Amino acid sequence: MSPLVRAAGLRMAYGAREVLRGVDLDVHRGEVLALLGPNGAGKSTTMEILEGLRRRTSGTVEVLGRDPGDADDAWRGRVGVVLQSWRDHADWPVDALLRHVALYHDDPADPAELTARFGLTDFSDRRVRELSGGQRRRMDLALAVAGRPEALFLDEPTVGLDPRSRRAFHDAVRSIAAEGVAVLATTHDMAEAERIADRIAVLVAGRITFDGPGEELAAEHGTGSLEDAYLAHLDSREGIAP
Ligand SMILES: Nc1ncnc2c1ncn2[C@@H]1O[C@H](COP(=O)(O)OP(=O)(O)OP(=O)(O)O)[C@@H](O)[C@H]1O
Repeated sequence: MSPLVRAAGLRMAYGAREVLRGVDLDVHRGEVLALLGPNGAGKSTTMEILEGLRRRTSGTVEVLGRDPGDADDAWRGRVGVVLQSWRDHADWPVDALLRHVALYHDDPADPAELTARFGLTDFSDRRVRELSGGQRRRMDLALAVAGRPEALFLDEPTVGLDPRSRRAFHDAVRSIAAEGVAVLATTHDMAEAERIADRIAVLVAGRITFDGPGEELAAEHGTGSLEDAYLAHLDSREGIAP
């Protein structure tokens, strides 16, 4: 089965600074891939290129069979995105915004179902700017899946969420994947990666230095915890030319 999300030899430079030096990754239908890497490794840059929000320097990128760089509105409707920060629609009530967004999709999810699924029922007439950070994140996810996407990109989606909301968010991501969606999520939270991801990919110095199940990374470094294994992996890569 061909992957729904694929990057091969992806390179990206901001001016003279080369950030991505040949990134290879793929995400299949129904799979959650967690993209890990230190601050500044290029995770958001990778995500933005896959989302069609940023142009790459070179390499192959395919999402749902299209190059995101020249994709159209129909393609956008099949891709869900939760950005790191997004501050639009501050004056819209949650429910009205979900119903409005549904109008732009051919086969939208039921806004009332989304409100219930993401624990927004109690806040549905509240304006977006009146939501707490965690409530806002849940609304972001509801908006991202409003069009029943086939690929979903989550950039550090649970920063600032309390433990219960975080758990609910993880369960929601798993259930979205179980419906056949390919999910790519960045995170610095190893417990989160363990909980949601089928596979992890580690981005260091512009390349993927590990790609496989978390247990494999742990086994490679003889450690029980993913966090210890991840840190040992990063240590083993230190000194590799950035
Ligand atoms: N618009 C830009 N112009 C120039 N350099 C940029 C730009 N955006 C990001 N960078 C640089 O590219 C590198 C990768 O940034 P990116 O945001 O992709 O990293 P990240 O892995 O998502 O980091 P974090 O974990 O801190 O969110 C960093 O060195 C950053 O300073």
